[in-house]
Amino acid sequence: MTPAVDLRGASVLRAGNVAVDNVDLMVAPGTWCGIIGANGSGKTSLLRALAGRLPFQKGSCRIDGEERISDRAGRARHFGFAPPPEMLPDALRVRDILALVAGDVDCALQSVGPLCDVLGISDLLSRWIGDCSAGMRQRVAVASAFADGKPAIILDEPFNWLDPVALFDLREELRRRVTQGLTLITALHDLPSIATMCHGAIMMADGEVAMALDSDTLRAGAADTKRFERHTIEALRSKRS
Ligand SMILES: Nc1ncnc2c1ncn2[C@@H]1O[C@H](COP(=O)(O)OP(=O)(O)OP(=O)(O)O)[C@@H](O)[C@H]1O
Repeated sequence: MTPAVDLRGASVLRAGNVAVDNVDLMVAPGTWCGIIGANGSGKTSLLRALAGRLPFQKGSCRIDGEERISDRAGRARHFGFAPPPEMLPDALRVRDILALVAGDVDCALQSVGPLCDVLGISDLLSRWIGDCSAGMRQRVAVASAFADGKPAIILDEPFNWLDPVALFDLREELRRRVTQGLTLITALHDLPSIATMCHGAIMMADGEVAMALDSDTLRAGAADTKRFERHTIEALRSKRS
């Protein structure tokens, strides 16, 4: 089957410095891929480049079989992408953000579907972004990634700032969408989440892939998350020393 994403030797520069170095990443369609790693290890830079928000400096980036390494606009069109919640403009209302993405707020709400309830979007529609809490901004950012019905979505730490109920419901709804064919790529911060939610993952360190975790490893990890966490952390520490 043609991979949804096939990244080879991909590098990204930030302010002239290498932030992502020679990364390989393969994502099968209809699966959830996790990116985890140390602070500053390049997760956000990688996701932003994949979503066309940054250029790749080199490498190959095949999306559904088509080479898109030099086609930022094509990558941006292909993926639904949540903007950093703190970057949402204060002077717009939630409905304006969704309408900007989808062209029309009703179309946006239709595409966001059951996530509207999960994220409490209906109650927020008339609220100014400037009046939203951090968790509300996160809800709007996640909803906006789904607003134009893309079959592949990139989310950078989507569970940050969410209350426990929203976090639980969002996780379950994302899982459900993946079983229905959504391709999902997310940066996540904890290993048990990666083990229990993802079908494949990479761990990044200093801009490089320190470890790739395949579906068998993650399935075993989900069966015993404490052991998985301990072993993975030990393996990462030994790579550093
Ligand atoms: N806007 C920017 N301008 C210049 N350098 C940047 C910028 N954003 C990130 N960097 C640098 O790029 C490297 C990778 O940062 P990035 O934000 O991709 O890491 P991350 O893994 O997402 O980190 P975190 O877990 O802390 O969010 C770091 O060295 C960082 O200092």
